[in-house]
Amino acid sequence: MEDTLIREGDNLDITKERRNATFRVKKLAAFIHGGEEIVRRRKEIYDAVEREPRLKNSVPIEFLAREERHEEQARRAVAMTDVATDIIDGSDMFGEGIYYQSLIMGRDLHSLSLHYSMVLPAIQNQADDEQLDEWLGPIISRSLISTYAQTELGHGTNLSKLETTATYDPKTQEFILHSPTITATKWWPGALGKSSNYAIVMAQLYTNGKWHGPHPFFVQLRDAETHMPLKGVTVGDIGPKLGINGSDNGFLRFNNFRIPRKTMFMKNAKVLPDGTYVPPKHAKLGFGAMVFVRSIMIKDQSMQLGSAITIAVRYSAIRRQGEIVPNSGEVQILDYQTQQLRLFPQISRTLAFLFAAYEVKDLYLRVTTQLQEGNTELLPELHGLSSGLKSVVSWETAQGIEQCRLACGGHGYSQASAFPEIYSYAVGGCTYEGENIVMLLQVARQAFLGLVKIVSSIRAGTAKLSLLTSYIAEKQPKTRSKFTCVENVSAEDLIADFEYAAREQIFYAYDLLKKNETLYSTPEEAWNKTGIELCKASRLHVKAFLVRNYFNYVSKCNDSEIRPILDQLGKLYALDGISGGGVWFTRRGYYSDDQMATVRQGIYSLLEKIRPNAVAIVDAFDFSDRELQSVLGRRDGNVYENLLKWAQQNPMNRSEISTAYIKHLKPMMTEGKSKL
Ligand SMILES: CCCCCCCC/C=C\CCCCCCCCC/C=C/C(=O)SCCNC(=O)CCNC(=O)[C@H](O)C(C)(C)COP(=O)(O)OP(=O)(O)OC[C@H]1O[C@@H](n2cnc3c(N)ncnc32)[C@H](O)[C@@H]1OP(=O)(O)O
Ligand SMILES: Cc1cc2nc3c(=O)[nH]c(=O)nc-3n(C[C@H](O)[C@H](O)[C@H](O)COP(=O)(O)OP(=O)(O)OC[C@H]3O[C@@H](n4cnc5c(N)ncnc54)[C@H](O)[C@@H]3O)c2cc1C
Repeated sequence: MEDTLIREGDNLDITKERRNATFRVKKLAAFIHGGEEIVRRRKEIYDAVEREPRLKNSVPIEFLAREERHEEQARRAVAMTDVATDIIDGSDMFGEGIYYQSLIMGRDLHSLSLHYSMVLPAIQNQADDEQLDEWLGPIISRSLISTYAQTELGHGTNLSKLETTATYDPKTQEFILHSPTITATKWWPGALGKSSNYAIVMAQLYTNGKWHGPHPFFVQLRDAETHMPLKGVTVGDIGPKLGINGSDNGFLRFNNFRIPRKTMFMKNAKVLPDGTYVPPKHAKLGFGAMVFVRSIMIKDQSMQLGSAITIAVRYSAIRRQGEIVPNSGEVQILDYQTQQLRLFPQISRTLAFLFAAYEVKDLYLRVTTQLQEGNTELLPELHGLSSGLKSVVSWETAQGIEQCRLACGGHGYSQASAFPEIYSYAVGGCTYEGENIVMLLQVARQAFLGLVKIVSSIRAGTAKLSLLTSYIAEKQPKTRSKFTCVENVSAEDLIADFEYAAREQIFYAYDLLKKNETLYSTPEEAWNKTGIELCKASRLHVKAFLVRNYFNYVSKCNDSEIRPILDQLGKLYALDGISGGGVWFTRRGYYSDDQMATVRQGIYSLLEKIRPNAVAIVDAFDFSDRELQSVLGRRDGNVYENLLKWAQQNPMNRSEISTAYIKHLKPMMTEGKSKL
């Protein structure tokens, strides 16, 4: 990161903001990103990317048509991976990998997205030694391109009902892959349409006449030389989408397509040559690639929200509109209290999500090490944490980005702001890797939180709780929340408030479920009738985790220059949650009306405190103009002249007269004239 972000020629308002900040941006950046060394490495990576001619992003992606965009993203992906090992530590996907990719690929996926984010981790963790020897080399050298083909036209969520079959034929020691219906067509896999010649295919395994559920297979789809689909394979692109249009998400069908026995991933489950099935140690080990993406996407989502809030805060500092005191000049829109309430909680959220991403990364790495030793103990915990965070973080990120866009008025609606790209990319995260509601229900029903199981075991006095769930067993305090005012409230008190709300809802949902079990004829029906309350319980549980984790993380900071900023943002995160959380905090009079009014006063006072540092805080997220790709969010704040330039470089302005005018409008006008 540079010594100072102030330069000659910058917008005067943004320069004043930076001069008036009460702390040094470098210090906060180091804390946020995990240390000075990491910030230094980010700068080193950034400089190396800037120096590399092949990584120059000369084409403004927003002006490209779909096929041009796909081609440009493929060019960038190849260049990015050609030089990757000279620039980054490729084994650090959560840190250097994700940053490096964002510098080059922007908010889009590409021909190699799934190859790196799902296939590589699946092969590393689910292939046996022989398969690893055969597959890892070509994956790393990129002599093949691969994707992850699981979802079908008819089923995405409910994996047990996938229709693609893999039937073992012991005579030839092959599996026969088949798509028996239209709805069995694989649909959505990234880079499947035109780029990939291999895919991990999830198919229902049948051997010796028995069904064993969905299993992964590594399948060649296209000829290595001609890239034509192999006989028995039908494949193509599914068409334009809300976002990620650089990626050729595809469809795929098999017609009795034969593949060798050793294409089934064999580290966990196995099919022996005679067709004997050997089950895995844990039934869900084959779902590991999804767990990896759910884990890594928490950081990705927080960075999307971080870039949106950087743009909105910088723009709000240079935009002057309206007066607060009549005749005293137009103010920066950042001075409006309403603008601050829209924006500053997004800063807090970005940090809360990022600190949670660090936690889930640590857990992922611990689980991977355990699994190498054949130990699956922590897998359910990772499934729960990653599923819950994935749902809450991607939802709040999408809402936060939209608030940032709205806060930028008309210019926020233009592609020049970058909000359409950021939103359409990030919001995909609410759906992929498990639809958010379904993942919340997982948290409630099956995951490590096992909320429902936990409640019954707590009441039976047999609970064995993890660090993250132990608060559920604590007795609800009979007294009120300890909150008196924002100045005096401690992190512990705020955490206790969220735990109160979560506990309250968890027990409420549990009791409702039990009641519904007496009213409906099956447990599944009762579950369905309790779904809304269960999702609320999971959401509050995850929010309690986010608040606790934020303050735990920040407690490591002893620097008197930046600690107050982190405390203000933490309090804002918590109080905004309490004020918006309403009923869960006021149940049984835990928060009184007066306390709630004081919470709101506390928020207003925090907004005032954060205001003078807002630009410097978002500067500390350390986004370069290269990453932001936003005229509104430029570091130098010179927005207006660059908006004009941006519009003028728009291909529609290449000629003064458009073909639309020549072909349609002119004849109409000419005809109109003839009727006068
Ligand atoms: C050099 C270059 C550098 C490049 C670097 C790149 C680095 C990366 C950069 C950026 C990354 C940013 C990220 C962006 C990438 C985006 C790519 C997006 C691609 C999208 C892909 C996809 O969407 S793939 C398809 C995903 N599909 C799903 O997620 C389906 C959702 N459904 C399910 O997961 C399951 O069906 C469901 C969990 C809902 C239910 O499963 P089911 O089999 O029915 O099981 P059930 O009976 O309900 O439960 C039984 C039992 O099992 C437990 N369980 C379930 N799943 C798991 C699991 N995964 N792990 C562990 N345990 C699990 C469950 O809790 C139950 O437990 P018990 O209650 O019995 O104890
Ligand atoms: C951008 C993007 C990229 C993708 N990339 C890939 C990829 O690379 N590979 C791949 O295989 N797939 C991919 N997918 C597919 C994705 O994983 C699925 O779309 C996702 O898992 C949701 O499944 P679905 O589409 O079947 O939704 P559905 O399950 O049909 O969901 C529709 C609605 O039904 C509700 N619902 C469903 N089941 C339940 C339930 N049990 N209880 C309560 N409500 C329920 C959901 O909450 C939702 O509101 C991608 C999708 C997107 C959008």
